[in-house]
Amino acid sequence: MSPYNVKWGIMATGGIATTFAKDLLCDPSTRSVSDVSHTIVAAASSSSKSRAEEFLKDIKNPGEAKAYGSYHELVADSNVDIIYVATPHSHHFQNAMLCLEAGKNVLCEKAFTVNAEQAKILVDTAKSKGLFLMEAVWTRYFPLSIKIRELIKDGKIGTVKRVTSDLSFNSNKPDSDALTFDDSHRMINMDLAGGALLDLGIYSLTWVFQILYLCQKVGEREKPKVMAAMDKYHTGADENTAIICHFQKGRTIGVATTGLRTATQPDGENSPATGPACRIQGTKGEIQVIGPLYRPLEYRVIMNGGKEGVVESVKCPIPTDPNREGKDGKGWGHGMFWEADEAARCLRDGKKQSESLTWEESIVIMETMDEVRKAGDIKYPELIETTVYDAKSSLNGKN
Ligand SMILES: NC(=O)C1=CN([C@@H]2O[C@H](COP(=O)(O)OP(=O)(O)OC[C@H]3O[C@@H](n4cnc5c(N)ncnc54)[C@H](OP(=O)(O)O)[C@@H]3O)[C@@H](O)[C@H]2O)C=CC1
Ligand SMILES: O=C1OC[C@@H](O)[C@H](O)[C@H]1O
Repeated sequence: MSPYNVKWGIMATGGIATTFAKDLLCDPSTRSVSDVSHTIVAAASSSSKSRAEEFLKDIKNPGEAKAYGSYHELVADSNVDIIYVATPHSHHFQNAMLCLEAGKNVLCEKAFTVNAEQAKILVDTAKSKGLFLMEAVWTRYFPLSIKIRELIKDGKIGTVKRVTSDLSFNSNKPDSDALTFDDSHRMINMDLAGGALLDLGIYSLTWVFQILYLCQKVGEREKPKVMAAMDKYHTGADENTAIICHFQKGRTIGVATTGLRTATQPDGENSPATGPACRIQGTKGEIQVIGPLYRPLEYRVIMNGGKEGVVESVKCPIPTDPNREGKDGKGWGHGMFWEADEAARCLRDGKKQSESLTWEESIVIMETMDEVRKAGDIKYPELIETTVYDAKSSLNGKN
């Protein structure tokens, strides 16, 4: 049987659009996938057609693909099955609505939207139009995440009582109170919904939620009570944030932290020297995830007692395609192809949402982040908090 092929359109040409597109172009057999495949048939830049052409050249797209100088032209392309939205958080609601209103399926980068109300509108629109919609939290589709969820459901570490998770970067400018980012950078710019919470905290929350929420029984999932504290940078964006998610009925607690002032792993990514970035603590033992939490490559299972020295360390490297150009001559593979495979399988099977990150869960996570921002008194400008869709919004670029 030939694989089910999905024709992708890429909206925006920045950093993650490039990484994701390169992953789409990896041969699926290099990650032992044979049932789905991907083709990039179009890319759009809000700045110019030539930027979109340059993007297609940079990613070394092997086939014919259309280059568009506006997002409006991309959503009107009848050859596109699904659009990957890779703009800043501030733009997701308007951009994803533009796609859905044009009848396109959507994979939208994290954070899904700026607030929960916007997420609900996206979901209602996808539902009413019969379209597929998914928040692109790639980590959920890593074999490592799937395996850990299986271990939890199988009761390997008993009843989970606590999850702690951190994704923080030390972005301090040396000998200064400032951060390394320019004030206009999307990480700290309020006009682009900057701040640690929406950019990095979403991963800390992902670990809390994929264990304490997703692993609950379907149909009976309990939302957490949320408590939080935030410190702000001079731009108004959060720079140091702590969240407690209390699942009262389930008697479990998640503690998610994120920030731009201290590093989860001061000694470097994927280094176990500073300990795990996530601890999943159960009555019989614990599972530790070595960071960074957005792209973890190793986990450990440590059972109570230690008598038998039960420490199982499992490495989960990301497969690479030797025929695609990577940084170190070993080929390319970042790990974003697994979420693309999930989207393709959903399209093939007529599913409108992913079971590993349902619409409901994306909304509950956005509600959680709304609560956190309320506690920290963080509000973004009306242009990006609005729940009114406007095809002509400046966030959708030129017509
Ligand atoms: N899954 C992951 O691992 C990662 C996810 N992300 C997520 O991806 C999204 C984009 O991040 P990233 O690629 O790093 O950002 P970049 O700044 O590198 O790219 C964003 C792109 O969005 C388009 N854009 C449209 N309007 C604006 C605007 N006003 N300001 C800036 N860019 C604009 C531009 O493309 P054009 O001009 O072509 O329209 C720009 O290149 C965010 O939601 C972020 O959270 C980011 C990094 C990693
Ligand atoms: O999603 C992300 O993961 C990696 C980080 O470096 C980046 O800021 C963030 O957007």
